[in-house]
Amino acid sequence: MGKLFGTSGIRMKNLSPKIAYKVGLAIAKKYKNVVIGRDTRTTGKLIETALSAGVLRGGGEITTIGVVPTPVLGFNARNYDVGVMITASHNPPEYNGIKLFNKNGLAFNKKEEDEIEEIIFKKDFNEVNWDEVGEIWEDNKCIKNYMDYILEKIEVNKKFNVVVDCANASACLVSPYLFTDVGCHVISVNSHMDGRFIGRLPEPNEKNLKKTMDMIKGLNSDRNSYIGIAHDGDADRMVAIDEKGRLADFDKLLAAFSRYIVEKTGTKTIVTTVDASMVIDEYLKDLDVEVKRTKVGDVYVAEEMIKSSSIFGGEPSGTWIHGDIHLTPDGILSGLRVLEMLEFYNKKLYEILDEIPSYINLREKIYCEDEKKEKVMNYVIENGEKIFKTPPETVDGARFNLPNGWILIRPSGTEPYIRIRVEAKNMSLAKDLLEKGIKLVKNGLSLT
Ligand SMILES: N[C@@H]1[C@@H](O)[C@H](O)[C@@H](COP(=O)(O)O)O[C@@H]1O
Ligand SMILES: [Mg+2]
Repeated sequence: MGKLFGTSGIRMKNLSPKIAYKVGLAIAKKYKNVVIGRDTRTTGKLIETALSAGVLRGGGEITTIGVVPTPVLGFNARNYDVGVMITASHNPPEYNGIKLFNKNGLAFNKKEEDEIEEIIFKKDFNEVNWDEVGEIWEDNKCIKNYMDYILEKIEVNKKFNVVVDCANASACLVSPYLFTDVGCHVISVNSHMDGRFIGRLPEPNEKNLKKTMDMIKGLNSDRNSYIGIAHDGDADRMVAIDEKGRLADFDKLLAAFSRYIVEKTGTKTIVTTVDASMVIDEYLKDLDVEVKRTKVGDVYVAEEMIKSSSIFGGEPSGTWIHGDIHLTPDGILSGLRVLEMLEFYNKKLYEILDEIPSYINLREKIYCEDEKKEKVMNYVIENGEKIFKTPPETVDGARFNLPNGWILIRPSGTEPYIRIRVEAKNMSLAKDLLEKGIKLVKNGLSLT
């Protein structure tokens, strides 16, 4: 077995129940009381059952909370020794995954994941006898506990019109209700649960959200009143659609929201990842705040937030963490907070976004099997300097910083791709960087 954990826990096509069983055994070796939630995928019960069998065989006790968004699992993990979320987040339906949370609602860091991995690889399991096997308890109150808590913390006075797109996923159980409870007029779409994600694929991108964007354009043909909030398959992410029916640029939205948080709370540090736009630094430059950057992945963001006492950290993927509430990325809370921001500035979303400067942003992903990623990246790191005429920064993958732009080439930790992200102040530089980046990766791939 190769390495199990990636950017966001274990994630695989046709994830095998055998792996889940071993993860369960390994968890029980270290933790006693385990809470388990899952997303809507067709394999959710299969994986949960296998993992639960492992936990019980290993001597643990289980509380199952059924189908929930990841933030609900993370929020409730505080009452247990460990939280297990069975989800493949934004990946297509044939994937599933296992993401672990500690009792602070913080995703497992590399060290914690390595401990589990080591137990699995060394087969260092405990197996209990019939008279020591624990129970599986059910708790149906977790969603309510979460919603009550969030409602106490959110204050929206204006009556917003919101289209909530739940991706046929577990957000269906929470998002439309919470937006209604804070006083919004809600139209929910893709809001019946379906493990095949029949309405749209779970990644909240331009292609998958086209119908929802068109719907908002139609609703707003005479007045710009509806905005859209869309989630991924486990609702730890949120993207917004502005009143003109455009998918809000991920980096601009992050920049706008970061500015709002600094202005509202006075926080001295905002955390983001190495793949985020330079627009964030520029848009906050007149404020007394430092922008810190980490490797891609919500756990790195959360850890840096703790280290630098920051209350907000976000990634351009739409994975945002609101540290004053909890440390699990939360797309539902992020959507509600976007409304608080609109109320604070008393502006439309498109007005706020249109004030933020734009650079040229290009993104590409090149298919690369997981086993080949390391070799390709070594090739990129060794050969990139000649091509980009500057040594790479290697916080995550290889980032080459030039005077008027940058290129980041990194292996996705959740999908079989090498991601390339380019940002530049003019199109010709952007295209040139992207072309060179693609060639470099393809050359690396041809040698594997
Ligand atoms: N929770 C994580 C995010 O933190 C991360 O940004 C995203 C993309 O990761 P990658 O680019 O490694 O596929 O995956 C998950 O959604
Ligand atoms: Mg997710």
